[in-house]
Amino acid sequence: MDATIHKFRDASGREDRPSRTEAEDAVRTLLRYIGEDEMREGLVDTPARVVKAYDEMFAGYDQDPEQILGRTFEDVSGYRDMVLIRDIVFHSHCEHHMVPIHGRAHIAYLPDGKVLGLSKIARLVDAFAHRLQTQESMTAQIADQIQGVLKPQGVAVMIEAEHMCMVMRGIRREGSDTVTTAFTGTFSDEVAERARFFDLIRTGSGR
Ligand SMILES: Nc1nc2c(ncn2[C@@H]2O[C@H](COP(=O)(O)OP(=O)(O)OP(=O)(O)O)[C@@H](O)[C@H]2O)c(=O)[nH]1
Ligand SMILES: [Zn+2]
Repeated sequence: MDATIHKFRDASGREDRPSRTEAEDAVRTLLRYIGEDEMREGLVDTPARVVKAYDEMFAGYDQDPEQILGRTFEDVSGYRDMVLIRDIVFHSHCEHHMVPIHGRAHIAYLPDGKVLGLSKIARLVDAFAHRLQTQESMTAQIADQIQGVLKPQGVAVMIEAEHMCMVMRGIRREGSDTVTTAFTGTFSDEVAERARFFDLIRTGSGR
C-alpha cells in the first residue's frame, strides 16, 4: 500500500505550475482533439469554466492536512471509547484516467486523551479527495494523518467507492464497489476492535 502523502504545496509555491491561460489553452486543445469547434458559441467560455471547476475539484493540493486537524480538544470528561464518523460522502478523481470516483468513507479512532472536531474529519477526507487518487492511497493517507496528528490508540478507515473509469469506459461494469481499509494501533492489533468497527458501520450497535 502506498501511504505517501502528497507534499503540501501552497498556491504560489510551485514555479512549474502553468498559468491559467496555459491551462485554458490545454482545454481548447482537448476540445479540438475530440472533434469539437472550440470557437462555437456554446464552447467559447468552456475552457475558463473547466479551469475554474478544476480549481475547485483539485483544491486539495493547496490544503495542508496537518493544519486541518490542527486543533484538538482534551476536555471530553474522560471519554475513551470509539469515535466513529460514518457515511462521509466524497467525490474524487482517479489518477489513472482523471475521471470521478464517488463513495463513502467511514472513519473511527480510539482517543488517547484528545479528540478532534467532528467536521475536521470530513474536511480531511475532502483535502485528500480533491487530489488525483487511488482508493488505496487515499485510505492510507487518511489513517496515517489522523494517527500522526492526534496520536490516538488507533485509527480505522474504510472506504467504499465506485470508479467511473470502470463504468463509463473500459470494462463498463456498473454497480461494483471497491472496498479498502486501513488500521493503525489497537485496530491493527486486536481483531475484536476491528469487528466492533465493522459492526458499528453496518448496524449502529456494536456493543
Ligand atoms: N488499484 C487501483 N486501481 C485503480 C483505481 N482506479 C482505477 N484503477 C485501475 O487502474 C488500472 C489501469 O490499468 P491500465 O491497463 O494501465 O489502463 P487501462 O488500459 O485504461 O485499463 P482498463 O480500465 O482495464 O481499460 C485499471 O485496471 C483501473 O481499473 C484505484 O483506485 N486503485
Ligand atoms: Zn481510472
